[in-house]
Amino acid sequence: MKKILLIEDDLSYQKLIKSFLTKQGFQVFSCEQKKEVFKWLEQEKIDLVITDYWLPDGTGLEVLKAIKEAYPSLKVIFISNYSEVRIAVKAMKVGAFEYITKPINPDELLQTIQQALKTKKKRVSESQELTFVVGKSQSFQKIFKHVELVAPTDLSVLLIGETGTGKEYLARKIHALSHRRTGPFVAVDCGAISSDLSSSELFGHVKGSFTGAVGDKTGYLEFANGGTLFLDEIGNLQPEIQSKLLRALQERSVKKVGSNQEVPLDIRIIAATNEDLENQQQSNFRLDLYHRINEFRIDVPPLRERKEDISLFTEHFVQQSNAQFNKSVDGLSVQVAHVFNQYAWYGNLRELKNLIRRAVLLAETNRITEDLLPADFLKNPKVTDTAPTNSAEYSITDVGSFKEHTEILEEKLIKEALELFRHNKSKAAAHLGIDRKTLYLKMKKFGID
Ligand SMILES: Nc1ncnc2c1ncn2[C@@H]1O[C@H](COP(=O)(O)OP(=O)(O)OP(=O)(O)O)[C@@H](O)[C@H]1O
Repeated sequence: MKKILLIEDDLSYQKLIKSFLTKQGFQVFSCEQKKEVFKWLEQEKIDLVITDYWLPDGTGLEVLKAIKEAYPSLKVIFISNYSEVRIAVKAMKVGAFEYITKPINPDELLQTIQQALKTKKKRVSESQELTFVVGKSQSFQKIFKHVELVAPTDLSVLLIGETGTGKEYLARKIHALSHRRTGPFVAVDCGAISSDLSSSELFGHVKGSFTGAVGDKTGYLEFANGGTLFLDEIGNLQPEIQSKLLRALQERSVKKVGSNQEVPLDIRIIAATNEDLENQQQSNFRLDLYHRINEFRIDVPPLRERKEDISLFTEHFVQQSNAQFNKSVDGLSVQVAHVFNQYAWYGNLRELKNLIRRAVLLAETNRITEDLLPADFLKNPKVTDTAPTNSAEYSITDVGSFKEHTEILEEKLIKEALELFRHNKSKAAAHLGIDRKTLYLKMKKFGID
């Protein structure tokens, strides 16, 4: 029976989640405060932690950081309100497995838990097939061209972009298009490996080299031999590890902790970061290592700067969620498509994917309508622009029937015409080329006063 630790100070919420998960066959331990967490982790062999953000004596983010330091492979699911989605995004950077937003949907929670328990070592895997969507925005098209150009070479690639923009997916694509495609793709989350063990995790160790080294261990670098090593959040590497890594890359060989023997290395490095590594004052990153991994740089822009990609990725995530939940949702209502276009997407593709997954799960018809989005998302949509003032902001590629599109445009045109002619309906009707009666009927239909 899998053991879950639930950290939630709202007792009614805690009780609800606990009883639901117990019914699903989990053994659930719970606490309300940060200071109680480690007592449980030491006492029980916990398989998964679920933590709320606001706790009486601290935050879920602090809990997450402490857990990642002491138990790097323990999965943590982070709960937050939608209005705090930036915090949830930060939690992903610190190493949360996933975030879900309140109000919690039990099915979504269960799905996320099952996924977390299934993926043993989330960030380290052999190369695998993935459905890679090529965005249609100019910036993504350019990125993809660069990916195709650099993939067949052995150049080190540095991917720079906000969390959730698709850096790991791009890294996997580069690997898949390279001559190393049949070799391993090893993804290491440098933010999630503990500082004590990072040397041994990356370079391996020999038996007896330190207390606890009960056998020989192959490190990630050696594990990636013949393939690609993806170093995510590379800015988090300790200075001492940076030097060792630089040496290994220059010498093309690795020495295990406690050994003098050199193991030859044939790996390609792809690194990712969301910080400015060149700015040493800020990042504390070795410039020589920076130049070694930055043989080819790809900047991945945030989703809000390539809005043309939203509809394509939406379609993809809807299909993916349909397959996951056995649903047949075919897209967004025009209103939701419009909200999506305006939203700032600080969690980028990951946030879009999570939102869609939740909506598809809840959908009872074949459309994602506003009522399926978290209330906070609509209340505080983090609109990047003000409300649209012309039809150009609607894209014909937004999902929606012709009638829905037409109605939205009609409503906007009527409002604008009324404003233009200071609510003189005869003039507005004449301007729009319709008669007054039609204008009145349409105003009534759209609730225009
Ligand atoms: N090109 C793509 N095609 C299909 N899905 C994608 C693509 N890029 C990203 N995704 C989806 O978005 C999610 C986030 O992408 P990814 O993990 O690559 O982002 P990231 O920039 O590496 O994030 P982080 O910085 O937090 O590690 C993925 O799990 C995947 O579902």
